[in-house]
Parts: sequence; C-alpha cells; structure tokens
Amino acid sequence: MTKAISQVPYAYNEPVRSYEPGSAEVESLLATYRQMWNEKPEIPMVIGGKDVTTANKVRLQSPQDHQHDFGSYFKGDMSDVDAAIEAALAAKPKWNALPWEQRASIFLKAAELAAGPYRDRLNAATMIGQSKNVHQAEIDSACEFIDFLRYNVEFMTEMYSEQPVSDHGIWNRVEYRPLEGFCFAVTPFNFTAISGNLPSCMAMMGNVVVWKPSEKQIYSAHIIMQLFREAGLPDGVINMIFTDGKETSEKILAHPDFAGLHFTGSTSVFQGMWKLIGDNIHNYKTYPRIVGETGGKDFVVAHKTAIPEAVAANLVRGAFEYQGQKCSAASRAYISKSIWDEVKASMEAQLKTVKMGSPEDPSNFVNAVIDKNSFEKCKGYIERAKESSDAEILFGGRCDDSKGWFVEPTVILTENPKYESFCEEIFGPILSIYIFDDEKWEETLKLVDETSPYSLTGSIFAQDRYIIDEAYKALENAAGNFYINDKPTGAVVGQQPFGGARASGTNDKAGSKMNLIRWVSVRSIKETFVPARNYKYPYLG
Ligand SMILES: NC(=O)c1ccc[n+]([C@@H]2O[C@H](COP(=O)([O-])OP(=O)(O)OC[C@H]3O[C@@H](n4cnc5c(N)ncnc54)[C@H](O)[C@@H]3O)[C@@H](O)[C@H]2O)c1
Ligand SMILES: N[C@@H](CCC=O)C(=O)O
Repeated sequence: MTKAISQVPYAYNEPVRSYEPGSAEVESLLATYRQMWNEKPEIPMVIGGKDVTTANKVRLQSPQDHQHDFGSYFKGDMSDVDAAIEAALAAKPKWNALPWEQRASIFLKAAELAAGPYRDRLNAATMIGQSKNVHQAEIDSACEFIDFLRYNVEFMTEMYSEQPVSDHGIWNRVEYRPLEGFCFAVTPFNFTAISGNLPSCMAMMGNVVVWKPSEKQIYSAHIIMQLFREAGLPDGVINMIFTDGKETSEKILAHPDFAGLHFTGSTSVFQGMWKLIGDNIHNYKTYPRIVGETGGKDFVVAHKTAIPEAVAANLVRGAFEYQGQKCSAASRAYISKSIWDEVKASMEAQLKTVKMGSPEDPSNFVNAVIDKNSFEKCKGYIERAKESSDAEILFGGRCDDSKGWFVEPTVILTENPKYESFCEEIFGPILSIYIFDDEKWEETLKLVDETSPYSLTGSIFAQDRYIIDEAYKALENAAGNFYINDKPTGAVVGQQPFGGARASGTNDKAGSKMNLIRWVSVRSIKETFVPARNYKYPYLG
C-alpha cells in the first residue's frame, strides 16, 4: 500500500544526438545498422507474455533494397485475435489493482532503456524497416518515443491531482478509472514513436490493450515490445498481434468488452472503423472511446513580406524530410508573386545539394518511400502532372525502383489551385506550389481554408504583424497545429500538442493530458461525515 503522495521526476525532452561524421555515436549506430541488416530475426507476436509463432511466415523487405529480406514475421489469424483479447481481459484485474506509482515506474524505466541500451537498436530498426536516415530515426524512434513516455507519466499525475472542492462536512474526490473492458491500438508505419505511444499510454492509465502495428513497421515494433517486457510490463497488458487489419477490426469492434480505439493512420481506414463501431453500438457494455489521428494536406502560405530564403529552406525541409511521409509534411504552398523568383532560386540551389540513397549513408537527406504501393502512387501523380495542361514539374520528377523505392523530391507548379495534387494526400516527396497575385491575399487565405478536407498543420510566413494576425484568424479552423515563420512539421511532445480536426482526426492531441483523459472513466465519490437524520428542509422545522 502506498503511504505517501509521491511526485514523479520532472519530464524533459530527450536531447537529440547530432551524429557528427566520425563521432563515436554515429559509428555505434551504423555498426548496429550493419549487424541488424543481416540478423534476419523471425519476429513472433506476443500474446499473454508468450511469443507466438504460426505456419504463415512473411518476409520483411527493406524499402532501400527490396531484394534484401532483413527478417520475417509470423502472421496470425482470427484465433490469435481471440487469444489476445482473452489475454488482455485475464491481465486486467491485477493490472487495475496495481498502484499508479508502479505503473509509472515501468514506463519511466522504458524511457531510460530507450534513451540508453535500446537507442541504437530502435534507431537501426527504423532505418532498416522504414528507411529513415540517422537524424529522422533519432528524432522519432529515440527522442519522440522517450518524450511520450516521460511526459505521459507527468500528465497522468497532473490529472490524478485534479480534484474537486469539498464543502464543509463532506469530502469530494474523483478517481480516474481505466475503461471497463479492453482497448485496441492500431498504429501506422511512419512513426516508431507513435506505434509505441498508442498502446503504452492506454496501458499507463491502467488499461489492457490489443495492439496491431502496421505490417510495414514490424521490426521496430518488435524492439519496442522487447523493451516494454524488459521494463517490467506484466504479461497480457499489451498484446501485439500481426493480423489482417480489416478482419481484426471486424472481430474486435464487435466484441462486447471493446472499450476504446486508439488509431493513427489514414482517414479512410479510420472512417471505416468508426462506421463499424456505429453498427455494433448495441453490442457494447459501455460506449467505447474513439480517438483517431489521420491524414493531412498541410499548407505553407508566404506573404510578400516573408523572407524568401526562409520560405525556401522550410519548404525543402518541411516537404521532403522523411520523403514527405509525415502526416504533417508541407504538401501545398501558396507563394506571393513578388517573392516567388527569389524563393524559386533559393529552392533550386538547396535542392541541388540534396542527396538521395540508403540511410546507411547519413549524408543522404532523402531515402526510399515505404513500399511499391507508395512508389507507384507517387509516380502516378508525377506522370499525370507531366502530361497535364494544368501543371508542370518544376524540380525533380524522377523515380527509380531498380534497387529500392526511390522518388526524387518533386515540385509541381500549377495555376489551378484545385489541381489534384493540391487537394489529395499523397504521403510522398511531392510538393505542389501555386503563385498568387500580391493583392489577392484575402482570397488566397480563403482558398487555403477551403481547398482540402483536412485540417492538420499549416504555416504562415510573413514579417508584417497585421498580416500574421489576419492569417491566424482566417485560418483558425484550417489547422490543429499552426506555425508562424516555421515549417508545418516537427511537433515536439510537451511543446506543441499534436493533432488536427476535420478529416484529420478527433484532435485529441497525442502526448498530452487531453489524450490521456480519453482512456479513463471518472468516478466521483462524495463522503458525508455526519449524515442527515431527518428528511425535512430547514424551513420545514
Ligand atoms: N494525424 C497524425 O497524427 C498522423 C500521424 C502519422 C500518420 N498519420 C497518417 O497515417 C497514414 C499513413 O500511415 P499508414 O499508411 O500506415 O496508414 P493506414 O491507414 O494504411 O494503416 C494504419 C493502420 O491501420 C491498419 N489497417 C489498414 N487497413 C485497415 C482496415 N481496413 N481496418 C483496420 N485497420 C486497418 C494498418 O495495418 C495499420 O496498422 C497517412 O494518412 C498519415 O497522414 C497521421
Ligand atoms: N511529431 C510529428 C508527427 C508527425 C506524424 O506523422 C511531427 O509533427 O512531425
């Protein structure tokens, strides 16, 4: 039993390692990469704390070298989904009864393991399986993952400390119970940190979880699961399954004990799952919580008072790092005519220095897109732009799948601000640009707001404070994360709570107290010290 109201260590952002050429840290990471490239793990599911293998072994291919199998995973079927639900429900009573300090310790230990002994392996797995370069892997699978763990522990205790006032003679309390039943985490390929955060933050709040990572992120998910086990996460609290997404959802979302969905991925998949939940609404013991962070069509608007070099640098960085495979990547830009020539010249100069290739060479800023589907999708947009009378390829446009799935950073210029690449999420290294007349500033803001169904991130570049304020107001609902004179990507846990509305999701802000509160069901407790012994109002005597 706890006999103190303890405070957790203050959360802080994990410092990003610089990986200078020749440094011990980069040599260590690259040595781990080379070793893991040939390790060929056979990755099991983890159900009830047990490694589960099946007869269905699937090869894992690296995006930067699709002929290279770096391992394989065991694909499960619906019997594994049933087993994962049972294991979660069996683990629930003990996990629920464990004091919160013990839960906090597990995840704080997980943060330290990720910051220390697991760091290289997490980063290398992300480089091999998801084709992130050293810097992109470091800020995702090391720093952002660690930040999620540390900050969520702090947010949990802040939440627990929030208590109601008590009138004389009574004591009011609230307690933050885990949801009744089990939770379901479905995670995307593009962020190792997100895949670690979605199941763990639900577990941190006392829930038990079935977690289905993306089949394209299984290597780093496997390392995360090893790390959680070493941190002391009890068996059955998080159960990791590799099963078909659609079938799994149909099964889980129809289960009477299903209590919460934590999803990150594409808008259409999330909408399908929400619909399934609606269809099953009469089956549940309690209304399930639904949190989904989904797609984006993130904008940059540059006013004539913007600094052209700053616009260019932030477009190159914001659109092309991690091959544009970030929900927050800049993918449509509106540039004022009078600064366009300078922006263009600066972009051209910067893009000339961009190198593309395997993440094993840290000087490659651009690596491969995730798979053949993504490669073909990007190529389709590029080919259509080449043929369209509405668009032209300004920079890039080459695609090479001879070894890996490489798409050159590409800029499409169009005079049609409703051209397809301005409205649809591509999720690749393709940026579309529209040049507007300086005097059409207000109309352009309206265009930005109305062009796409998404509302995830966006940036305004300007030096004029009245103009910044005007954009701030006009674009109030166009982005959940709004940036002034910065790229629209790179949100840091604890600093810029992340998420968007409209077709971009439920905007519950990953890595914040607002998100954690979705995974608890509050119970109010009122205790009266000296109870009334007479039913009458005072004036009735
Ligand atoms: N808003 C955010 O915070 C955020 C962050 C990262 C990624 N994203 C979005 O994620 C998408 C890219 O990730 P992705 O390609 O892995 O997304 P995805 O929607 O293809 O897959 C996400 C997860 O859903 C599973 N899935 C696929 N089909 C399913 C179905 N019919 N039913 C249930 N589950 C199913 C996948 O296996 C995977 O685990 C982009 O749209 C991107 O914008 C959003
Ligand atoms: N924290 C990230 C989230 C990106 C998701 O794909 C960013 O803002 O860059």
